[in-house]
This record gives sequence, structure tokens and C-alpha cells, in this order.
Amino acid sequence: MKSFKISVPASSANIGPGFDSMGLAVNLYLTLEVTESEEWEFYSHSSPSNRTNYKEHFIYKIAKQTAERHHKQLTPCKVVETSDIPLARGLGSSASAIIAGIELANQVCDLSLTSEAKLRYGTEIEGHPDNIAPALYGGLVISIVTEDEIDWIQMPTLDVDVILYIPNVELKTDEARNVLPDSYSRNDATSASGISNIVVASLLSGNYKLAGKMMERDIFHEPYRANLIPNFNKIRNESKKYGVYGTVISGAGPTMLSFAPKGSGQSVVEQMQDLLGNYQVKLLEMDVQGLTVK
Ligand SMILES: Nc1ncnc2c1ncn2[C@@H]1O[C@H](COP(=O)(O)OP(=O)(O)OP(=O)(O)O)[C@@H](O)[C@H]1O
Ligand SMILES: N[C@@H](CCO)C(=O)O
Repeated sequence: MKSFKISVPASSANIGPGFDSMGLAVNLYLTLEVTESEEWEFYSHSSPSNRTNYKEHFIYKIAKQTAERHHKQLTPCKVVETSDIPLARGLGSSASAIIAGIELANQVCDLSLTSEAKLRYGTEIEGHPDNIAPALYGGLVISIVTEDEIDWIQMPTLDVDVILYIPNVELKTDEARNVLPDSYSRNDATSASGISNIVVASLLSGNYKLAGKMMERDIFHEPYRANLIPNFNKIRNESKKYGVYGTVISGAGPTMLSFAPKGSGQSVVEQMQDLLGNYQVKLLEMDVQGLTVK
């Protein structure tokens, strides 16, 4: 009888100007403990003690459509979901759930899906690869969807501390995408692209001071979203006082993310937690593994 554990990391997309094309996996996880069974039992992280109606669960629906896409039938399982990824906070909870659902079908139906197939399918469901790719591969991943394929590259680990400022309010990605313009002037587009290029180049060369400065110069989405993010200016300005390199919206928000000099993160967390009482201010690590199945 099959029994396995699926683990998928959270991810922070965009990193400022890497809009829809950059994402960083961090060490918050969604896990599924799965055992084949006589009938479906689904215990979700939001109600661990009660069996939920599995047919209504987002992850089951993803698994079912993945199996059907390969003309297979899911066999019943007992699934216990745990997660420390808050929903609709800009930490890729939907991407982690999508990857978990695809992998559930992959394991239960022996689909032997390649990681490229999981990336393609997950991106098709999510709509963009910048959370799906780091959730799948780990690390900081730059990815782009062209007509018929997804090209991606995983960057070496970053020698920075990662700090997240997680408020107790939700912001749905759809809502945060609806405030964006349909097009940009050539001047804005070329400036935004240049800024993004400098961020990537400075991260690759370890010039985190320059990376932080340019991360805060996004033109693609932050100017339109800042007013949806509680304490946007306060978090960006105050964290700078404690020595962070730069602070940006995590994904579509409302969480914000700072890169800080290695070893300075804990003191930034303590200072900022005092300022942001009802937030979860966390010092996190990059996840470099992505999806794992044990
Ligand atoms: N583990 C889960 N179980 C069930 N539904 C989930 C789960 N994770 C995400 N979802 C669904 O995805 C929605 C959140 O997706 P949304 O794209 O709005 O935010 P996010 O993915 O958390 O943040 P971002 O995309 O900005 O990184 C939830 O409201 C829920 O409908
Ligand atoms: N790139 C996406 C990330 C959230 O899923 C956005 O900012 O809307």
C-alpha cells in the first residue's frame, strides 16, 4: 500500500521589478501525508481534526484534473494536509497547493511526470511561473513563458538574510492584478526592464547594496499596488534604518520582504516586530530543494 509525504515550499514572487518572472522559495511548507485507503479522507490544514469534503478541496481538484489529463483515475487515499504558508498573503500558497496537487496525482497514478511537465502544467493553472518555478525547484528562479515553452534559470543561493512582514489581512492576487495597467509607455517599459536587469546582475555578482536599491525602483506593479499594502512606506522606510538592503512587496502582497546583510536579520526582526505589533515578522531561510517526496 502506497504511503508518502509531499512537501512544497512557499515562495515570494517578483522581488520588486522581476514582475511575473522572479521568485524565491523560502522555508515555510505545505505538506501532504498520503496513504492509499479504502475511501477518500481529506484532513485540511484549516480544520485538521475534521474530515473535509475532499471533492471540494482545491488540492484534490488539482490532483483529479491532473489524473484525468492523463486518462487515469485517482485511487482513494487518506490525505493529511499541514501548512505554515498563510493564504492570500503573497507567499505563493496557491502555487504550493497546485504543485502538491499535481504531485499527488503523479504519485497515486504513477504518471512519471517530468519536472518540466509539472512546471508547464502548474504554470498553466496558476497563470504565471514566478511562484510555481521556485516551489518546484527551490532557490531564486527566473522564468519566462514564451509561445510554446517555459525557459527558466535557478540562481545560486543568496548570501543575505530574508525577512518577511506578514500582516493578518488577505489580499487576493486577482484583486492586486486588477489594479495594474494594461500597457506601459516605451520609456516606462525600457526603464523597468533596465532596473530588473540591474537587480539580477547585482544579485548574481553579490552586490546586494545595489540590488536592494534597485529592487525598490520597480515600475511594473508596486506604484499601482502600494496603496493596497498596509504600512507600505512605514515598513520600507523603517527597515532601512535597521540596515536592510531593500524592501519590496512579496508577490501580490500584502506581505513585504527585505533582504538584509547576513547575520543582521534577527535584530531587524526584533525592531520591526516592536513597530508592527499585529504582524508576523519572520527571519526565513531560502529553500533550495523545492518539491520533495519521501
Ligand atoms: N493549501 C490550500 N488549500 C486550499 N486552497 C488553497 C490552498 N492554498 C491556496 N489556496 C487557494 O488559493 C488562494 C490564495 O491564492 P492567491 O493567489 O490569491 O494568493 P497567494 O498564492 O497566497 O499569494 P501570491 O500568489 O501573491 O504569492 C486561497 O484563497 C485559496 O482559494
Ligand atoms: N507575479 C504575481 C505574483 C503573485 O502570484 C503578481 O505579482 O501578481
